[in-house]
Amino acid sequence: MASSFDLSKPIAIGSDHAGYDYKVALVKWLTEKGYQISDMGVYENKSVDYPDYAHPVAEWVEKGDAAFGILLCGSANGVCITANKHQGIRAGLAFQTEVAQLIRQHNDANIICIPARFVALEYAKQMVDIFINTPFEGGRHQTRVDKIACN
Ligand SMILES: O=C(CO)[C@H](O)[C@H](O)[C@H](O)COP(=O)(O)O
Repeated sequence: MASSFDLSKPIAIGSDHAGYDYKVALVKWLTEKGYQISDMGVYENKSVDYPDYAHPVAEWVEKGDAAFGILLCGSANGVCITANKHQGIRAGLAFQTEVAQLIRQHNDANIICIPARFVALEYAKQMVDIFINTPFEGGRHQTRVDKIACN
């Protein structure tokens, strides 16, 4: 199935130290599959603050400079909470393949947040693959998505 994302644009990806190893592996894997990637750091495995990496990814997606975003931290909550502060962002926390599918089908998520300390790398890859290839269902879900914004 063709992705509903505009893959002529890069995928924006970022992580803190807890997601660093998975980010490196996902960048390599996605690049080998032919996707363009904008890696927004962190660029080495040192202790950092997740908002410093989640905000740039969210800004790129929000501005339309990236097709969608991938964020990783230990539990995925820090990056997810941060990204969802941006008006144009619907970041979903994916911890099962079915949830990776649902955040696209029901929530039209434009960032997938992955808990690197709680899922295996191969499982993370499966979730990203599903996220890329699952369309938003619209209909009653569009009505609900339209009600998310609070100002
Ligand atoms: O922000 C988080 C939790 O919401 C992430 O899981 C971080 O990666 C985690 O807090 C980092 O913890 P550390 O003890 O500083 O490695």
